Amino acid sequence: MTSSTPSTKFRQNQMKSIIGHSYNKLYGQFMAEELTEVGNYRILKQIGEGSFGKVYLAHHKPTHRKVVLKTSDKSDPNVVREVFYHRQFDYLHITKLYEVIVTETKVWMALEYCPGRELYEHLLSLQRITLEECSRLFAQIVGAVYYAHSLNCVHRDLKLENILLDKKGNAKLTDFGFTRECVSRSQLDTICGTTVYMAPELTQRKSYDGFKIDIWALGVILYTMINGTMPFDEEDEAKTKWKIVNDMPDLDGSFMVPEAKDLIEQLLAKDPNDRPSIEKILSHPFLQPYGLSLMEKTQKILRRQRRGLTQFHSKLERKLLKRLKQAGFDTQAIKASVQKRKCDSLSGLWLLLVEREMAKQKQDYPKRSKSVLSVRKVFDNSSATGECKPSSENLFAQQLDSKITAPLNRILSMRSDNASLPPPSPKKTPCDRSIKQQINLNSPSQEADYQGSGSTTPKKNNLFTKMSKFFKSKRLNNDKSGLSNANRNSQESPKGHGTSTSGSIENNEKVEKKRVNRSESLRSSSKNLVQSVSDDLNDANSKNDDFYALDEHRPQSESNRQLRQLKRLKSTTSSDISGQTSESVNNNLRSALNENSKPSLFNSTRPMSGISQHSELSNETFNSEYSTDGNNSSFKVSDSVRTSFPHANAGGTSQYSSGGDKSSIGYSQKFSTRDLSTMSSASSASERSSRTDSFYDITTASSPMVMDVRKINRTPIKDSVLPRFGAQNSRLTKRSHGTGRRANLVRRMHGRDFMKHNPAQTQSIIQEESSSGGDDEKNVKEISLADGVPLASVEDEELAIHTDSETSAVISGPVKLRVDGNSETFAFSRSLSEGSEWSRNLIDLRHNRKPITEDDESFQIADQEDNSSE
Ligand SMILES: Nc1ncnc2c1ncn2[C@@H]1O[C@H](COP(=O)(O)OP(=O)(O)OP(=O)(O)O)[C@@H](O)[C@H]1O
Repeated sequence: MTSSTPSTKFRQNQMKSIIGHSYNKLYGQFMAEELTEVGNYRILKQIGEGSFGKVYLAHHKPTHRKVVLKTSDKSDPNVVREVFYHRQFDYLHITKLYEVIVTETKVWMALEYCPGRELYEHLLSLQRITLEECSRLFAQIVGAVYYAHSLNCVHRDLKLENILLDKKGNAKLTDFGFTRECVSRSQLDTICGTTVYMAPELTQRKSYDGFKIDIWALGVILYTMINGTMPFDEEDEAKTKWKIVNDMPDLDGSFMVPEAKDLIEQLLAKDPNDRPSIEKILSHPFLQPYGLSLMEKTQKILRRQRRGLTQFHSKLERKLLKRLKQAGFDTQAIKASVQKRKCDSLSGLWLLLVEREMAKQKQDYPKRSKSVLSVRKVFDNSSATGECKPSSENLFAQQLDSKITAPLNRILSMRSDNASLPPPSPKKTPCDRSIKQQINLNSPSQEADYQGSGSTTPKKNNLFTKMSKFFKSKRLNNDKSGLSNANRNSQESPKGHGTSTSGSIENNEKVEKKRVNRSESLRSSSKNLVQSVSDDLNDANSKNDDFYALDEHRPQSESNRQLRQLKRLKSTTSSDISGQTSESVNNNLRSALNENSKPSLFNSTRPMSGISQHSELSNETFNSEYSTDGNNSSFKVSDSVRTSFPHANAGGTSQYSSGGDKSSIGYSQKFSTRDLSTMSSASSASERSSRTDSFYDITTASSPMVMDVRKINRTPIKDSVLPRFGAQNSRLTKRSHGTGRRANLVRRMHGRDFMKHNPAQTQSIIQEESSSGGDDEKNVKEISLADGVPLASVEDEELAIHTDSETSAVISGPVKLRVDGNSETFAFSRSLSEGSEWSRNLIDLRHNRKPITEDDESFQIADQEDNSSE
């Protein structure tokens, strides 16, 4: 029998406390309401809120990349549509969809993180975007639309809120909740979008060409970007619609330039047939040089994607595959997953790994790719774009042309020293003059450089002189050393040929030494050369930037006016398309307009997009069917971010209502900037056609339980088997967004103090014009052609349904979901990696090692590493 000494007792107590602590921690994890991890992602914080769920910044644990996790309630019929289309898109100006995780009640989309916020917010903060930035960003947006249209998909919800900015300030199109393919039907009936962005044919509830309504929305976007106000935005929704159909916006604002005016006029043509093709838009002078180069790039991307050359072909990808294979990964499974765009954890891992490797590569070779390649590109483009248009006398043409030509002229002027190049034309264009004037303004010393474009005198700072000098001197050195070697050889060979080994060793050493010296000098000179090239380019760019900064100067009072108008834009909303005919709308509006033809400054509420079904969207329509979320959902990320909105009464401030029992002003303020989007349905006939049009049949992720939530309007009946959208009770089929867009609006308005202006105008629409009731089947077939994959197979295998990654253990009982007629078992879980901590602590204790605590440095370092994903 062993006597227990105080020290062993102490140790035993210590062990007990460690076990107790670990046990409690695990228990806490089991019971916690907030979810900290989903699949391979660790949730960092909430960054936004959509109509049907929240948006979080998260961290992909295997690759340490930051992503956005967008949650959607499964009851959102658009979530399937969104995933279905979004995963087809792989384009530089469309947010990437890496992975989709489906849990009991939610769909989690892992998306590319765009830290630069919405273009809408960007515009709001700047009041107005410079013409140069407008041209660049708008070309990128059109590029994204061009890509989607080339895949026969129309977006149908193009608006500033659905364009995000990445960390480099590039535009990324997002939110494909209303997207559909247009191969099968050239004319669509579903009325969708946000009123202020709607084309006349939509507001008039006519059948429409999906491509053409996107073009119209582009016109609205461009107008707003340039002017800081929306083209059609009246206090009264009906007035807005009337104006869309009958009026032309003011295109003679102080910020407008003829090129932009011309493009907007074309885009906002009332007759859809008069609107330009997307190629024509990209070729428009206002978008140059960005438009044409993006069109070329996009066509190249499309060609490669059609030939299946985009994945696993680059050196980097092949290397990565090899490494993964060596590490024991099933690379065939990864390939299959990526190629089929399954959006499961394997493709998520692959896409993020490739991104990480590419980022690493860029970090490793930033100079080389920047300086050498950009110089080359400038020269390549120079012949095409380098000349100023003598005829362009307007401000914008001068700005754009000079933007292109300023650095080019400078470089070309350097180039002109080379005899091999043709001398530039001595004739001075207005553009030349303007550049010179600007350069005088910025830096008097630059004048000489620009004069040099027509002169033959070599400049000191000349890039080409430097380059040619450099190569000349190298050639001379080589010649000399070659000559001396030859001489030496010729001198040495007679006497030493094959005889003096020591001499030849000596010679070899000398030659080697020389070679080393030469390569060293070569390295240092090329370093200098690259440095001077990049200095030159930076110089030219900074001068150019100064030049464009001049455009920014304008009276403060004007800026304020713009800001106020833009705020109005933010608060303006579309209301529903009621059952009125376009004729009656017009009649009513004519009189309304006569009464009050001046639009008020603070108009109404914020524009929203939506799908609505045919009949009126009454206040009732938006009673929240989803307000039960808090009760049903197994997922709550945090109490602090729990959905909570001011309850709206029927005739009161908002047509949206939430559960009503939760309210949090603090939260409202925090996320007051959330965008809005709505969807509503009413009539069963239109619902049927909408079901097909909206891909509602692809409800792989929906359980019957969810359908019932919709049917019984807040009270779920679990054993109902009524299909989604199949209910004949119009009231039941009305969709609302009490916890989503409508409530967001309330919150947003609240935060911005916009509520008082016109809080009742809050709806926006997709409204289904009921086509024939028997359309469903036909539409389903048509839809199945969307990406060349039969619908059945899409349902069977392509939607990624996985509840947890390999790295996590399952802790809850399995949940049955009905997937396309088959029952499949799923489970959701949390990572339990921390659960084994106690055993490690015990081992440490047994071996007299210091137990690791969370305060330990090692933990902190690991955490830091985890957080520095990019
Ligand atoms: N990829 C992303 N990167 C950064 N922020 C994002 C990203 N996606 C969404 N967000 C943020 O979350 C907000 C809501 O996202 P989003 O608009 O896509 O949701 P939604 O449900 O489609 O909303 P709605 O339909 O009402 O427009 C955005 O306004 C944006 O601030």
